[in-house]
Amino acid sequence: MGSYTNCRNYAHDDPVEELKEMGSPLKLMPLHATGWLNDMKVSSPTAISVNIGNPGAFDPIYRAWTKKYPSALLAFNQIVAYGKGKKIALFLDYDGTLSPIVDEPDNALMSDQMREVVRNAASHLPTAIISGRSCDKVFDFVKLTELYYAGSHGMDIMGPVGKSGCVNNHSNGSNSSHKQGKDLKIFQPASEFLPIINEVFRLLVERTTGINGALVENNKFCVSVHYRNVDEKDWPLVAQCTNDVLKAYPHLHLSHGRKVLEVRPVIDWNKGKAVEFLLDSIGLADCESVLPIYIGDDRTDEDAFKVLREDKRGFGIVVSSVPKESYALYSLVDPSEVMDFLKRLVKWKEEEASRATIK
Ligand SMILES: O=P(O)(O)OC[C@H]1O[C@H](O[C@H]2O[C@H](CO)[C@@H](O)[C@H](O)[C@H]2O)[C@H](O)[C@@H](O)[C@@H]1O
Repeated sequence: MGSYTNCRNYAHDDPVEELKEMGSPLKLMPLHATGWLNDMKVSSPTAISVNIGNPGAFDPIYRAWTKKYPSALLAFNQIVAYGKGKKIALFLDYDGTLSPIVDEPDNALMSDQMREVVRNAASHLPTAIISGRSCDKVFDFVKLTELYYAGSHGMDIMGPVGKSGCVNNHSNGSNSSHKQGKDLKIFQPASEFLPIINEVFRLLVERTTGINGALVENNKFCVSVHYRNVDEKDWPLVAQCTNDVLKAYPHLHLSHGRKVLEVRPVIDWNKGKAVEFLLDSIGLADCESVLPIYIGDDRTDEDAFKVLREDKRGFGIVVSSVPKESYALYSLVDPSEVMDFLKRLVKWKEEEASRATIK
């Protein structure tokens, strides 16, 4: 790796400093922080329309942004050059990456076409889904048994049995029988928080009942308080109710997602740690021979982008139709571009394999 980090044009030598200035997307909000509302607005920008077929019609601000975060499709040859002779490990966020953002979380279905593309990718490259949703929920959407899954922002990890290195080599690991219909190895570093999370979920449901459009989702080791369908004038009510409930729970913190407040245990664990854990557990921790690529759209994905970037072992691709600061190196506009990128990756992998056979 190494050389690609130089292709970014940061105003600061240290991108971390730049992010701090912009309002780091990685920081968990302290419970009594002022500015929750501001953060709710910042994390919910209005999408601009991007005309891919006609670069001249690009919004100039977006165009400038892609100079800093080049399109992973346009920079495809550069990306595969980094992967030449290496094993690529794929990490995919779910909402906003594999499925488009929709008003109702339960309706965030993945298309059959996307499922086939992910299945195909997983047959060539070790592939994991890393989501804020609970493992069960995200598996219900993805329905592919051959993948690794890390739900609850990486706090609920499970993977297929029988691959080299098992995900339960660590504490808190155990065997579990899951609806995938076979034994799975699981790792749940926040298992002791389960009763608190359930309690807080019930309280948040109770407290937000009167707020039109508010929705509280139980994601096993986290709770999501959605305000996408809440009138903006009532957003302060959502922030207030959440704050009131969390006051009594100093071991829970809050982070921001796309029109959602994410309530999480304060443990030092996130999507970045989950990526490191999975790489380690499945025998892919060697930076020289493995290139991890993480594709995601959310603030919580930044933890994973950051880990890959700082370790110089791989990189992130941020999915966004609006300019935003990120630890990712490349960008894609939306899930349909993610699908195109995965297809190209598979094609490249197949060609690489056939070239190796001919030699
Ligand atoms: O890590 P992810 O897989 O991206 O999950 C993050 C949250 O995604 C879901 O919420 C988001 O998508 C919904 C469906 O498109 C949308 O309605 C909502 O406004 C978004 O925030 C999911 O419902 C949450 O539980 C996840 O934490």
